[in-house]
Amino acid sequence: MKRAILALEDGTYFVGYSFGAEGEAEGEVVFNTSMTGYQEILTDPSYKGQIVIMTYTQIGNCGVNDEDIESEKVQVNGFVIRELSTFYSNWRAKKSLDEYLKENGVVGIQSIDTRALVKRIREKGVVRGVISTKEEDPRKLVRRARNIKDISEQDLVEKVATKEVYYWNEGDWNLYKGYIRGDSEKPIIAVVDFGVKRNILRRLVSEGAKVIVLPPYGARELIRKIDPDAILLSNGPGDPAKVLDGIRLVREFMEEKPIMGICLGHQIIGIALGGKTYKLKFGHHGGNHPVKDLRDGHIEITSQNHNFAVDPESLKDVEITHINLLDNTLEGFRHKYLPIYCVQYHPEASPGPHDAKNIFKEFIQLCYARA
Ligand SMILES: NC(=O)CC[C@H](N)C(=O)O
Repeated sequence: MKRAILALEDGTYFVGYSFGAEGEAEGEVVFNTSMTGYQEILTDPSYKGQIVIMTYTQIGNCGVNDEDIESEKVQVNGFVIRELSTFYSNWRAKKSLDEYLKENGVVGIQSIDTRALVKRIREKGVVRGVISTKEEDPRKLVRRARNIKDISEQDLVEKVATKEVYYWNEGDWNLYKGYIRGDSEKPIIAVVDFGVKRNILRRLVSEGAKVIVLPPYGARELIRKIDPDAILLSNGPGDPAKVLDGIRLVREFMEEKPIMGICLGHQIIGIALGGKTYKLKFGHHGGNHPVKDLRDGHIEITSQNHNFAVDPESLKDVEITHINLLDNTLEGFRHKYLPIYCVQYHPEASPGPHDAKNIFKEFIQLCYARA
């Protein structure tokens, strides 16, 4: 096995073994606490610009299949794990995780003390890091990590968003039939793609929407032309304050159409309404975040993946609908007078619990209520 090094900007480094592609990867290092779902995590475009550590100790045991994908390719910059399973077994598996990362040209490192690494990030906060299978001198890699462009200085949405307009008709996955097709004509939901996870599109189709996906650049003109019943702003990578097209779009349509936002979409809505975003110490990335719905007090266990958050104190004319019970951060709000509705967590799950999936139904009902 080939040696690999992960070096962090704070001077710490870990020596392990390479898996997946050989070479180098740079990025903001974040940890994900989900026990399952590595394929969905790898293909989530919101991770563009980031190296992901899995806290669960053995990864790769169910291989990689053709269905559990959230976009067309692996999106993480690099992947860090404790132990790669030596074999895989699942009725849907087509290949190993190692082969999948090699095919996608993504560098992985294994056999390092992920617990020590994660404890460090929890104490110090987000760090930049480099994985290399080429450079033997960790000090050089530490210096390189210090020079990586901050996530807030990069245009990551541009790297993952669609350039084309397309219709989407794949719905939820069924154990016996695979992905179900949708054939609804109404309501039409325009999804502005900042790096959309496919399960958001699938959930909308399964709740009976006709889904059209738009590139973020030029989406305003397209929405004028298509005249959809509602707009959904997707998740996506990087700093929401950089997504000026999205912020302008909300301001232009907020008095005209129902708008829903998920994760980056929620943050963009917050900024468009005059609010402020800030960076969390080490973010929320996992499948066990308890969120309280303040409207009726019930609690949902949610899937999450974000480093930025909206400051609730900075918002006016909104009702706070959801909060995170682990750290009291804002998880969702709706506008008091306009049909604007957004959540920071991932109601589409994938991976993670499906407790919050009915939010898509509520959104579609909102479209009909206005029709
Ligand atoms: N999943 C997302 O949409 C992430 C939003 C944003 N990039 C963040 O890190 O907070």
